[in-house]
Amino acid sequence: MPSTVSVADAIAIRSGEPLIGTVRVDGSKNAALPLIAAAAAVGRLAHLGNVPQCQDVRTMLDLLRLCGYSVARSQSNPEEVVIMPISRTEPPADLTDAGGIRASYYLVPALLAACGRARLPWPGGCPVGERGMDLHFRVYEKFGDQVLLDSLGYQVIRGKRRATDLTITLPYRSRGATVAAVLRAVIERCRLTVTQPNLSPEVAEILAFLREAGWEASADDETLVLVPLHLGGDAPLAWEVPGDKVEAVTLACAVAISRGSAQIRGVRAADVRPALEAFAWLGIPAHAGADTVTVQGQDTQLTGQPLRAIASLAPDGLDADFEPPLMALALGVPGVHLFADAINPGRHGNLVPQLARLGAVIEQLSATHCRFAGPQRLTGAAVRAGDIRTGSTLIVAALAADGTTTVSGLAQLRRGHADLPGKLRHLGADITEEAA
Ligand SMILES: CC(=O)N[C@H]1[C@@H](OP(=O)(O)OP(=O)(O)OC[C@H]2O[C@@H](n3ccc(=O)[nH]c3=O)[C@H](O)[C@@H]2O)O[C@H](CO)[C@@H](O)[C@@H]1O
Ligand SMILES: C=C(OP(=O)(O)O)C(=O)O
Repeated sequence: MPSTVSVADAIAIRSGEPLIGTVRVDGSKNAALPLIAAAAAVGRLAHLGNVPQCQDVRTMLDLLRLCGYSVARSQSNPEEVVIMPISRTEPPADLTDAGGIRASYYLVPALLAACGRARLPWPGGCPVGERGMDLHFRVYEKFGDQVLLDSLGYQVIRGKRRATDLTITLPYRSRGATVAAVLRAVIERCRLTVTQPNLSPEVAEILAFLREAGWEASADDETLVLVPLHLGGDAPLAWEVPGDKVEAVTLACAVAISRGSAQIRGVRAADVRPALEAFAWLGIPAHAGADTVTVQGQDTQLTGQPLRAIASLAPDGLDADFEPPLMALALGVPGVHLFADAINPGRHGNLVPQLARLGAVIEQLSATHCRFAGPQRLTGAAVRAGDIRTGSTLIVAALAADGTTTVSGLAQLRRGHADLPGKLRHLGADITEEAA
């Protein structure tokens, strides 16, 4: 597989032959980011494998260095990262780059452990509308911390009272706030119960990592429980970042839209189940084995059933980041389809107008809900990636659009994928780089 990371600002995609072959996904950005922060919070030497080389992960590792951690990428295998415990007791002076990623909020507990305070700019990441942090602040206040806000960012000051057993009830299943509560309990070394936790694979991965680090961690639909068990050890920890479920689903949509046939390796079946249920509903053969998704687009027998793809924080709900590539796929499929993402309320505002440039006719019922009738024939045009998933979805749509599509704004795409165009090229897609 080509490993060169494209630096062009735009790519040209010419639709054509069905995608065929075998490709391996990178490690998951959205699992790696909290795992990196968890490794820092645990305060032990940690070897993380399968760490993706996308921009947001690079930024996170750079931030960790600024926080005083020693962070090394293996020369022979750049996907292997070693994180050494902190040497700093003064808060870092400048964490401006934390404003470039959403996941910088995960660094708060590690900074509280080391310096007693964390001052960070408001998080950035995908410009997909207002995304709050009020639940994170409620979590820290529950632990007795003081939270100060200003126009530039927020500061959390560790409370003097030491908690031993806390229960936090979340009003809804925020992934970020669930991980914040868990990592805050880790540095407190206290027992924690979270009711209405987020139970996404990314949260389950943090719990599994913490079990390795000596915690008892369990979760069911209602409650997450974390109990310090054997925390005395300081042996190095080793953990593999799981394969990127969103990259896998995006590639699966690309293969299906081209009526191709491919194996997508390196992803767990359970992590992609809600998306593959949508494939089955539409009549596109795709199944997941132990670590491989197989798509047999040439055997597609469209059912004509309308797809409802509603992003959800519920256990086993449709991950918000699955919704955009499924939209590209459903545009070519008969039925009147309903799509919604109220979790990232600005996503449709980025994506739908760009799909319209390719000729898609999509009725925006609201800022977060839309409906359209398929099948629709798209035509190549110049489009722009306003966020990671808009970028990847436009590439998928382009594979079924007549002629050539140019996708610009690739810096967004590269925040979440080290080289998605390279993976598609490996399956036979005609994608070339365009000069900026
Ligand atoms: C880096 C990362 O992993 N990003 C993911 C994370 O984003 P994000 O951090 O936004 O996700 P959360 O699950 O924490 O938040 C869910 C919703 O609640 C809102 N909210 C959350 C916390 C809070 O204190 N106040 C508040 O208003 C968010 O703006 C969002 O609308 O989960 C989303 C799905 O859940 C994914 O689509 C994002 O890719
Ligand atoms: C929304 C996303 O990322 P972030 O929350 O980091 O902006 C994403 O991964 O699609």
